[in-house]
Amino acid sequence: MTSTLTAPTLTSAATAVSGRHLTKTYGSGDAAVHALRGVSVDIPAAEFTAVMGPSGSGKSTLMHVLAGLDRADSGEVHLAGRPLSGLAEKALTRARRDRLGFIFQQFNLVPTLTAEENILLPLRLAGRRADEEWYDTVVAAVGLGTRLTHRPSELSGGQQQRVAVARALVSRPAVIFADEPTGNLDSRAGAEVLTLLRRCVDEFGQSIVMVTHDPLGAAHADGVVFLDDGQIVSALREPTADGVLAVMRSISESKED
Ligand SMILES: Nc1ncnc2c1ncn2[C@@H]1O[C@H](COP(=O)(O)OP(=O)(O)OP(=O)(O)O)[C@@H](O)[C@H]1O
Repeated sequence: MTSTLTAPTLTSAATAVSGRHLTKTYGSGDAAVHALRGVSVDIPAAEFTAVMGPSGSGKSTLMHVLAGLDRADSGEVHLAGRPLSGLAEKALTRARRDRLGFIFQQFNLVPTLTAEENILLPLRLAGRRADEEWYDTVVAAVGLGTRLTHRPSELSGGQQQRVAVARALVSRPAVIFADEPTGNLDSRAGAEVLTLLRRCVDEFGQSIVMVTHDPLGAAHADGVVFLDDGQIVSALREPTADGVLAVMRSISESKED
């Protein structure tokens, strides 16, 4: 069964990325898994949005579909008002490269390149030059200072993730998608990365979407959407860790009924 459940509107602000009636099924027949069952969501521009939900609820699938890393079976995605779904593969790759930034749990830095080279790599691949003033601003924001000439193996996990944040920021993307960005960090380094993401929104007006399992992490966001079984089941504005925990608890209790 595919039902459509429209997300509660998180805010009246402009929309960075929107999904409408998104469905995605893996496998077929008895083995079919309905990862998205008609998800509609508006991710506000210049805000920090967290996506939460139990394991297997569809968070990564939704993020991948909104980011053009994967295609929905049906439904539409618009990025800054322009259609993303329906683009041919080449145009989709270009849109991802030019208009989106990514931060991954495992950092995904190129081990043979220095921090600076990693930060500038997406621009180089796109044949674009870095705006020097913006590059300096980004590097100052992530606080890597003298570490820019170091390779990833010479950096702590927290420092590597700050390189990844700088790499995502430097092209001024319409949206940065962060998939469990603190999942591989200790709590102190994780908190530093969350504070940095918060600053990117507050100081640079960057739009950020973050998938997380961590209520403390989600509490850094302006809004949280909750997925369960491929549908959006709740949303919070100005979340607290306790508020997020309460929603997560009610989702798991509803399964026990
Ligand atoms: N490539 C795939 N092939 C088959 N099933 C998949 C595939 N990717 C995801 N799924 C299934 O789709 C559902 C949603 O997966 P998804 O990874 O989006 O959930 P999630 O909320 O991100 O989970 P987690 O919190 O554990 O990372 C799950 O039941 C998962 O097993």
